[in-house]
Amino acid sequence: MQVALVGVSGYSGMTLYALLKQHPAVDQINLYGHAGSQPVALKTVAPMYQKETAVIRPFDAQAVMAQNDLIFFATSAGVTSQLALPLIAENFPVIDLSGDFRLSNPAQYTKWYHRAAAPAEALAKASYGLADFNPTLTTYVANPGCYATATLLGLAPLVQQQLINPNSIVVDAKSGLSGAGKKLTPTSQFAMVNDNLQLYKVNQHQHIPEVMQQLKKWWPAIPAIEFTTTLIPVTRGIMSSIYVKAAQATTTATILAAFEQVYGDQPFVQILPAGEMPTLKDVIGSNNCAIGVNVNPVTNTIFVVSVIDNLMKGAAGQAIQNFNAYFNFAPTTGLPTLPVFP
Ligand SMILES: NC(=O)C1=CN([C@@H]2O[C@H](COP(=O)(O)OP(=O)(O)OC[C@H]3O[C@@H](n4cnc5c(N)ncnc54)[C@H](OP(=O)(O)O)[C@@H]3O)[C@@H](O)[C@H]2O)C=CC1
Ligand SMILES: CC(=O)N[C@@H](CCC(=O)OP(=O)(O)O)C(=O)O
Repeated sequence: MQVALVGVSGYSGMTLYALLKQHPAVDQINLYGHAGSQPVALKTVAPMYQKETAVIRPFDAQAVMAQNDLIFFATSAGVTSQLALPLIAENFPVIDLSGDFRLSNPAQYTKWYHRAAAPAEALAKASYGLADFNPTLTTYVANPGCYATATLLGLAPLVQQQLINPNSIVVDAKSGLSGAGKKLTPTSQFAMVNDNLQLYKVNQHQHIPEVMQQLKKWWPAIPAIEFTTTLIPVTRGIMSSIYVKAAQATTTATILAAFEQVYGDQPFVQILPAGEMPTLKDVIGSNNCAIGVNVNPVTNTIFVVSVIDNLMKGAAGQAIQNFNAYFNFAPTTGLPTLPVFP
């Protein structure tokens, strides 16, 4: 099988390239860059790939469709809403790591991403690929966002089984710097990131509507969530700390049983035993999500901690999971289920 990849010079594109290289069903990876650009050797934009002979060619929708079975876009927001339209028109298979096709309502995209949305008829063809819930995939798969993935996996059993007060969800999520991509900004300079914590996009994060869209599908009674994001001084990793009020008095054992019921058969979701809480290093380098649960009977609060590697489960790893599901390969094909530890 031949697959196309746009955005190999970015952080999630590089991660995806490495995963595709060792995927047993992938015979060739064809790389594409900016439309109208000159072909360039991969090793010149990514010096760690000196032994790779691949060349990044200018994006051309017709060439992509002629040469490949599927295309991955690991491109910045606003790119696929432009570049993918000819592929969508031909129902050519796409897995899009960006947020451009995750929100089904174009007005919501414009509001939260501060740019024009893809045309409504193109958006209508996309499916939201929250891979651990085995969604029905269309030819256009919108790969979920990193914070949204960690948060939704941490909330799903509580929401699906209506174990909580729907008006009480508070999420305190933290991310390593690679979540922001390779571009340098004033807040991503070493002196700002090192020895520091930075809250950002308070009540304005683009993953708020993405999480809400899915939560409402599971339980329409969820009115809103409190959701904050903090940049922490690590390279990879997301920790989503979730606080919710229990619908009725409960125990850690009862809530853990609900999580086991949902995730027991899922190869990538690890529910830790009572008394254990996950660390980022439990998942870094793997496609796993690790979840810890604790119930405080004094405050009637259920506390859930969900951790992922933002470039794996939060981006490239989940994209491969969706690729496997789309072509009916075994779920773990080409994906690491053990972290790089320590
Ligand atoms: N980093 C993460 O943890 C996660 C990222 N995502 C999403 O995945 C996407 C990629 O993120 P990330 O890897 O961090 O971003 P980077 O900024 O690191 O990389 C962006 C890539 O997109 C390419 N690109 C930008 N514009 C175009 C264009 N018009 N045509 C072709 N290629 C283009 C860039 O190429 P060039 O350098 O040549 O411009 C670069 O290769 C984003 O939409 C992001 O929101 C989703 C989940 C997690
Ligand atoms: C640390 C950091 O800056 N992380 C990014 C996550 C990027 C992402 O996943 O955004 P999309 O929805 O565009 O895919 C952020 O918070 O915006």
